[in-house]
Amino acid sequence: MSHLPDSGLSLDDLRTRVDEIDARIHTALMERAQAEAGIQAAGRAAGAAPALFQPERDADLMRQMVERHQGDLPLATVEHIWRDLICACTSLQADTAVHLDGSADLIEMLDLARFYFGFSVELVPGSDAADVVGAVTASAGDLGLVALIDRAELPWWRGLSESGALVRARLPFVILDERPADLPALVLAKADSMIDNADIAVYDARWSDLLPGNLMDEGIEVLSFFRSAAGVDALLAISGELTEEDVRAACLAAGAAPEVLRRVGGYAAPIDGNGDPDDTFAAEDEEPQG
Ligand SMILES: O=C(O)C(=O)C[C@]1(C(=O)O)C=C[C@@H](O)C=C1
Repeated sequence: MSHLPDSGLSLDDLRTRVDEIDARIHTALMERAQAEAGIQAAGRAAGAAPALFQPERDADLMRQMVERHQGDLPLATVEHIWRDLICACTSLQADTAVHLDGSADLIEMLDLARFYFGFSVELVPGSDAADVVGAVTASAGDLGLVALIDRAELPWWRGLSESGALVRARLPFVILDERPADLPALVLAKADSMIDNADIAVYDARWSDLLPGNLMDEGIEVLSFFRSAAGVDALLAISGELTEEDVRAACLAAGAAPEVLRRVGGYAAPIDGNGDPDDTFAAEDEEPQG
């Protein structure tokens, strides 16, 4: 058997090595599933419902992964394996469906849903974003996936509320120059106690006037907006450290006096997977004019 140039090992030796690594990975996966079942059992013993989706914890796991990652293996491959693993483990504890925004491109939406929620979770097509909000609100603990488009066809975020569905994550979470499943989207879930910890807060804001072009100068990103004869509905993202009064003041400084300003969720700041893991995502597009 000839020796392969790079490693100095024979093909048989290399295959033996791969077999050993696979066995270690498999053992580690089974151990992880047991540890995860332990977490869920401890939660139940403390009176908590099985936690199937914990965006802040998920974000923490992904940040650690980005920091650890090196070598040629695409980071997105590792991210996807972990997402599938987490969702497969949590699906053992309870059935959680993900409701999909049917107004988005179907292939892109399916790619995104399978990338982040794996193949253990049931996907339920909805007709549009408002339908997804209704389905999540009516469910016991389902998630919703809504495509983020600059100019929305309807102000679907009006249906979000503290007693129903809220924005809980923004996807893609790891920003990479070239990545699969890159449809910009929001994950909706029922409200829980961790909502106030999010890095970025999301607000439903309404003006009877135009949407000012300089909101970004005040640190406000317009995630999506809807124009009608009555004015503008905007879904805004801003630092989670600010109070509602601070957010109102920032809107006023940009030249907008919101008639409605409601907190409708939050999310962990996406990570830049191309460079410094501490860098967070900054919106690169120009502010839309209302
Ligand atoms: O850390 C927890 O609290 C867990 O429930 C574990 C776990 C995981 O599998 O890593 C499960 C689901 C959450 O989305 C995040 C973390």
